[in-house]
Amino acid sequence: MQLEIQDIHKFYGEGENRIEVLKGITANVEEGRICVLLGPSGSGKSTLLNIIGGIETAEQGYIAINGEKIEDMKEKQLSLYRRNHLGYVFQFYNLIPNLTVKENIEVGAYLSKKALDVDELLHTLGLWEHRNKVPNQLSGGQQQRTAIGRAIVKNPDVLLCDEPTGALDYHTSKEILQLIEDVNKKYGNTILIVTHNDAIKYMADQVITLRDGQIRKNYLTENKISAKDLDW
Ligand SMILES: Nc1ncnc2c1ncn2[C@@H]1O[C@H](COP(=O)(O)OP(=O)(O)OP(=O)(O)O)[C@@H](O)[C@H]1O
Repeated sequence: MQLEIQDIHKFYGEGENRIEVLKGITANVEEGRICVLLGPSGSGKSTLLNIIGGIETAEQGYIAINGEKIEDMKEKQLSLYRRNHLGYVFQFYNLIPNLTVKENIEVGAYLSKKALDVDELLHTLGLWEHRNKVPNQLSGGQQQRTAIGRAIVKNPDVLLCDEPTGALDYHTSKEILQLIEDVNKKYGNTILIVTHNDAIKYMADQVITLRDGQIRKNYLTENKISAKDLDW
């Protein structure tokens, strides 16, 4: 699975207030890579992730997974594309409050043809003993583990993570990054992580830096380190 981002332009607002927030973004991410997307606030990181995720549309350019272009898709195909190819992890978890950990993860498996075994995944996530709790009985890190479980259970080709550690303390952030790394090793999903935290680039295979809606740098790392050895 290859993710192709081709000449993406995105505008917000109307008339005089119309601004171009993505000004021709082109990049490729090869299968199985961890790619970190960095850049200052307002540089367009989340917008790009949402366009890759089929949540927002671009005025120009296209996203393709294995040569299949999102811009050509009608609403029904788009929801199939999201269902078959994508998992999403957000900063604030977005779990369903009255469902247990296990049920929240099962929601992610719903309708998937290649879902992972939920019990095995609960063990991988370190959530087995918490499986019958509801989200407000969990710590932030446990809630984010659950959210990762919900995104990964359908074994998506691409896992999109928008500030996955943004609401977590240092140690919990490192645990979550290790989990993302473990998932990448175990299941081989391509992973895109949007973050403000510059240190996270050291665990990446590829780093893309945005500034003011344009790519400033796009490079493959040579000596990536394990998430457990990150420091900031
Ligand atoms: N729905 C919207 N309507 C109008 N402008 C928007 C909208 N969403 C984002 N923007 C603008 O687009 C630009 C890029 O926003 P985006 O959220 O993609 O940046 P970001 O790099 O993810 O920032 P942050 O790190 O603060 O989350 C910003 O100038 C923002 O104000």
